[in-house]
Amino acid sequence: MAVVVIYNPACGDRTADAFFADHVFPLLEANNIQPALTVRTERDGHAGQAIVDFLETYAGESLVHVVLGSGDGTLHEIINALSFVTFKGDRANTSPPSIGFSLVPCGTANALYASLFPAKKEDKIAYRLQSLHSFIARGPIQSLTLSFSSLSSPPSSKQRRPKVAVSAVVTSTSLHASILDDSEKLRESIPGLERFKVAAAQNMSRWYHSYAKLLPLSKEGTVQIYDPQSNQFVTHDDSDEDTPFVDVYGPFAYFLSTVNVDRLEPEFRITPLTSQIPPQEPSLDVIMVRPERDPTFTVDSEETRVAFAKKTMAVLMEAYKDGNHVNLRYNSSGEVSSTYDGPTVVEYVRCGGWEWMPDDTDEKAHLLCCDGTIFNVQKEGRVVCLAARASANAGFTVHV
Ligand SMILES: Nc1ncnc2c1ncn2[C@@H]1O[C@H](COP(=O)(O)OP(=O)(O)OP(=O)(O)O)[C@@H](O)[C@H]1O
Repeated sequence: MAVVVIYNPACGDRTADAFFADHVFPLLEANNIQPALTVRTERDGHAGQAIVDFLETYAGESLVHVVLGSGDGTLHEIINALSFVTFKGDRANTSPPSIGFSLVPCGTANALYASLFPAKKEDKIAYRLQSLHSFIARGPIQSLTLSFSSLSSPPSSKQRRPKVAVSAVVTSTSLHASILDDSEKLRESIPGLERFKVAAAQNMSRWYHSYAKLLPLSKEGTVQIYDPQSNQFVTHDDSDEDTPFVDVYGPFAYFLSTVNVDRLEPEFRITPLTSQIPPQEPSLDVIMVRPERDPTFTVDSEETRVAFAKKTMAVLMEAYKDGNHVNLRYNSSGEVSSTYDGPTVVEYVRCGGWEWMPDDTDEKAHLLCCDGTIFNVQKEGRVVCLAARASANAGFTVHV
């Protein structure tokens, strides 16, 4: 097996250089692990290109392990580069080999790492070396489920093939996509997690006009929805074996799906059921907030949106309390609390995929976020997002 070390000196608080010099390289050396390649990334896209070039050069390698010092974005780049690569040379016409990762969290949010290693450790260095220690000790691995988003152009356009983006963490529209879009512009001035809060405040009272369709789980055959009363997933009222698809009409305040993670930051457990009720097949955990579910909703106006922003904010704040937002419900006055028994504020769905068809006139509803990378859905276009996991001996695994 070839070991490749890739680290991004610009991610997070820019400590990857020091952490690799002080801890990662000495640990590899102490265990006689000699990397076949070491890459200190220099720009966007470098990590993905470096691993593709490596695989083309060493065509015989059928098993490659990457020690990756970064956040979720660099992992996303590698996965996307390998998902669509057309190899040249001796590897031409072959698929990428199975790639294993030891993750060394150096990014801002490190959602995947924080989800795989949720337990806090007093020793911050030891906390960051757990995946690498698991690799050294030939510990357990976890296969990554991927979420494939196809962005289709309108039927009238002559463009033939949809653009496809792969996520290993999050695929979102609405508030989360707007936050990520704005927070990237704040990266220089606010390097830490604080920039997500600033961007959230800028977008909290916006609603997004779109129509969504939820696609069934392939084994289960239906769309599942979380029922806080019984604390389990149940078949969605609008889904059965004959008509499993669920139509969902906006406006939306929030629409996000995750794979592999129950949190997007160490404390922000937006899809907590991923770990509490682990999925039995490749699937997406979807969180939706639709203001019209509020029993006091009457009309969409600027005033209503500003008032509803407090409820969206309550959802996000409860997500920081160990994912308690999934239990929030309305009372007849439209107040929200986990002690009320009205409609749930959040719709928490487990499904095989979803489609998103934004309203032409709503520009912000056309934003799509795949692991932090922002895309614009074309006018009259749509997104289809599907969960999939590679079969054995292919795809991506992480040491846990
Ligand atoms: N030398 C470099 N200079 C500037 N940007 C770089 C460099 N090397 C890589 N990048 C880019 O840095 C971006 C951010 O990396 P990454 O997403 O891993 O960290 P992060 O955003 O801080 O963490 P997270 O995604 O966990 O919030 C990536 O898009 C990557 O392409």
